Amino acid sequence: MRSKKAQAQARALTIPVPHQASSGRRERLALSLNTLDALGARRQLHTEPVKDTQRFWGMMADQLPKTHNGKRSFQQHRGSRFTNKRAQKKARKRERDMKNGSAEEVLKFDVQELYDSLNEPNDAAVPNGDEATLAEAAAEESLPEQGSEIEVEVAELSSTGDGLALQKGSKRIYVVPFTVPGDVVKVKVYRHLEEEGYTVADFLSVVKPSPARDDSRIGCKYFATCSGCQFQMLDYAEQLRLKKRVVEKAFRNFSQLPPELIPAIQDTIGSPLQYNYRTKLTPHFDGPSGWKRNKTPFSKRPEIGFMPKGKRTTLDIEDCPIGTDVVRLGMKLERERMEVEYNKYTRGATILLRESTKRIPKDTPAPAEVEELDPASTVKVETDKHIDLKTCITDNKATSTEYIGDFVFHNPAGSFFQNNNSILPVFTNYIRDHVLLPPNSPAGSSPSAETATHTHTHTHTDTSTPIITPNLSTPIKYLIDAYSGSGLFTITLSSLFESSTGIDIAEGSIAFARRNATDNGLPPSQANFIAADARELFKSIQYDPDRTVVILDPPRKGCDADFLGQLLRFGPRRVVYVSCNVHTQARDVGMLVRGDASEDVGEEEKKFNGDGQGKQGQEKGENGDIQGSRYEIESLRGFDFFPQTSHVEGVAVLNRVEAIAT
Ligand SMILES: C[S@@+](CC[C@H](N)C(=O)[O-])C[C@H]1O[C@@H](n2cnc3c(N)ncnc32)[C@H](O)[C@@H]1O
Repeated sequence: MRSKKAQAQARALTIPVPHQASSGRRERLALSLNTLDALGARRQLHTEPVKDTQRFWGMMADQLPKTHNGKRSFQQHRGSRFTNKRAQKKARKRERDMKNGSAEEVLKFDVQELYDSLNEPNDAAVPNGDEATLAEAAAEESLPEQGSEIEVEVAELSSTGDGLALQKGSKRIYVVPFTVPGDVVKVKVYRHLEEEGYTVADFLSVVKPSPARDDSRIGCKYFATCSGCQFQMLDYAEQLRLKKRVVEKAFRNFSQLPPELIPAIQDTIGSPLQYNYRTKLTPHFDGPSGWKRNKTPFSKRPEIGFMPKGKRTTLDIEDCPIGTDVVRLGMKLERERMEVEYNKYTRGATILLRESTKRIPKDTPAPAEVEELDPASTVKVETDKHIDLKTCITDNKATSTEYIGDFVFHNPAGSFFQNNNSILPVFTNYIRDHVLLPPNSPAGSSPSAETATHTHTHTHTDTSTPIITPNLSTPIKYLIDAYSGSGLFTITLSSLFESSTGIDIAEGSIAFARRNATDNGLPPSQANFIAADARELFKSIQYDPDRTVVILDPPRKGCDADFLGQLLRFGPRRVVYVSCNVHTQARDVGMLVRGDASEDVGEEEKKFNGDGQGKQGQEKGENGDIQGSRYEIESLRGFDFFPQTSHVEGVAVLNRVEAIAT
């Protein structure tokens, strides 16, 4: 009989009971880096993108099994990844669970995946298809007391940057920060999470380092206490490799696409600066104890810094080496100010530290401020062409200025702007190189080389065989910059387009986008900005979709399904999706590739017929022609905007599937 607790746990997670580990599996528990690489390799996606979409969809249609009603089912095809219905159901449940791509969701998924890989599907070992849970399986063994110190070996790295470790002879997974695969470490058991089925532990010390670890690389004395960085002990090339794997896993696990539709992930592009790169930091301090009741001010300077890992307190930090020189200087000055002004505060606050640059060309006479600059608050950076005077802004409402190559961007200091200036020229050049169709595609020439007349049609031949026939020789000449902020993409790319439109919900950012367009010499006819929710975009857009590329750069939670549905109906020729959360990006890209923005991922069968007929229930026009598009992925890769941390910025380039013929 299962206990009530075990039954509740069984309901919480559905994972086959691991039963007897084979000797092979036991070997895997003795984890070496080689073994881990092999595990990674086994899971990696090694498929080349299919260039000829017509051929691809035809091929898919041939390969897909037919359902009872004679239609070919995407889900059934997808099922070939899984050994049986139970595994399929389990995977579907996981995907459904991914809502906002939070660290908790990703960690939960990674724990389950490691658990599965250590207990390979062995149907014979699960009698009568009975299912039990990770929590239940772990409940069968006695777990160490909370607070006790144990030794564990790190088997895997979660995409959250946490090590996933095992104690010898146990199947329980311990989540241990600041560790890498192959490390044997001493940890303090913090909490057994019953429902999630894993244990959170505090890192104490390294017993035997992984070959990948070299602690002499650590550049901050607060590393392994502060929650900000995870990878300082790793070689930078290894950090980039790990981030590539994060992108791979995100698309494998959260896009709901079969491997054939996911191209091999390209290498992560590194940051020119690996320390001293953050142009914005936001240390904070908590209120005096009992501040809500007493409203009495501090009696001494509070601790100012960042959250320690796993605790809701503040770690007093006097310096953060990933900040730029002037941001670090700003941190020092703010702490000095607080030494004097602490008694003005009765509650906690976040301090803004934002770099701002005043650029002075060398071919003009140097203004007095260059001569008179105060080195106590200004950092001077000299290049061949100009002198940059850098200061640190602490007022959210002040204006910060930043240069990317020769482009200048002003921004409300407290609003969003990318935080690593050193990678921005590399990044914006990459987007510039990929925003238009590739040169070898029928329309991959520059807009000025255009000769073809636009003949975008959604032609219908018969009700069962819709054919979308765009004018393939039409070059792209319009840009939509959705979630534009203060105009980063519109402005750096505008010379490629006849007209660009940016949209952002933040009115302040749009006001600055307009100013930035003017300051960079763009007339309003070339760069237009709308302050509105992205869902309003397609109400006013007049661009021809065959000639339009859409850049998406939403916040971490990704795009909403309504907006994606509108995007599919508009059907731009190309989409470049930039994201600071590759998990929600994978979810959204999956929707674009399936041509379905409905959120109910438990109903995949209803959404897609792999026979090239479009999804069931897809909107049709008066003549029965399909009103929505779907996309194929041209390329996927990460950019390392945040070295030493586990974050990765994803860039996905997609093309509309041009013609579907059977
Ligand atoms: C990751 S930032 C990208 C900004 C810009 N592309 C850049 O790189 O500077 C996301 C932007 O989305 C905007 N945003 C958030 N929700 C939005 C919505 N529903 N509609 C339009 N914009 C939104 C935010 O104001 C923010 O500027």
